[in-house]
Amino acid sequence: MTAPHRPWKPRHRLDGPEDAPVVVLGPSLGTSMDLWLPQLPALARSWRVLRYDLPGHGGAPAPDGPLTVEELAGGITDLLDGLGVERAAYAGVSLGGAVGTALALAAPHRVASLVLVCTSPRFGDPAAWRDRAALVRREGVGPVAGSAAGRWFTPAFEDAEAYVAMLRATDPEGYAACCDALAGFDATARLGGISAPTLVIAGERDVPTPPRGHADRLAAGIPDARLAVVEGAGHLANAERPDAVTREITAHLDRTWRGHDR
Ligand SMILES: O=C(O)CCC(=O)CC(=O)O
Repeated sequence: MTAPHRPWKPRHRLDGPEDAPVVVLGPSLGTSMDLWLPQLPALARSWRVLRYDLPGHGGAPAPDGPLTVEELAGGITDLLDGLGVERAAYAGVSLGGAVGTALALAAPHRVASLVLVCTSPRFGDPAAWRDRAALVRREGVGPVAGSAAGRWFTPAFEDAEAYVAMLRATDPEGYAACCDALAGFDATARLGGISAPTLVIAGERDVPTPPRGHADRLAAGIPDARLAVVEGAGHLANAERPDAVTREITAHLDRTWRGHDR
């Protein structure tokens, strides 16, 4: 049975000059919009930065059941409509990147430029995500939070706990519903339909979505996409190697989205 479509109203925050072109930033499973704090000062100098929280994440209300990535992308379209934004750039980490992929496919005219960070057209075995959703619905986020640092970062990263704290604060139903969304997501055969100029950023040492089999598939499937592999970065590459990721994103946005076609 497919889940009924439920309108989803993302909790959001705007920073940067009011009249600047808009850049939407999507967070990953188990993190809040604060995942993007390392990039915020640089981006908010030139762009109107629109960050959002996934359902049940960052204190946002939890959903009342499973979600799809397409439903999450629909919420971003509604959010842009509500703010009167016709066209925006979009950058997202992992699940946030999948939302950007779905948005670029469903509403190509809304996405001026796309940055996909440590993400994938398909996040591995759907059964593993369904199992994780069931575990969290049964036992809460504790078991997945306990092992998150090892999945998200290399052992050398010293600030892991600040990010794991976001997961510990996540509502279990919100986390589980986002696992359901990852389980059901497979854009592999549709990547050729993305028309936005796309930068794919991979973490060299990303464990959940390694460059091979994930970022390389995005870059091969999306017309004219460019792949940048960030050395020494794990899954949350924008947190672990903030300067390198900020440089890549701002260079791509500078080249592709100054708002001239707003
Ligand atoms: O927490 C993990 O195991 C990684 C989850 C994942 O790949 C999706 C995401 O980070 O949004």
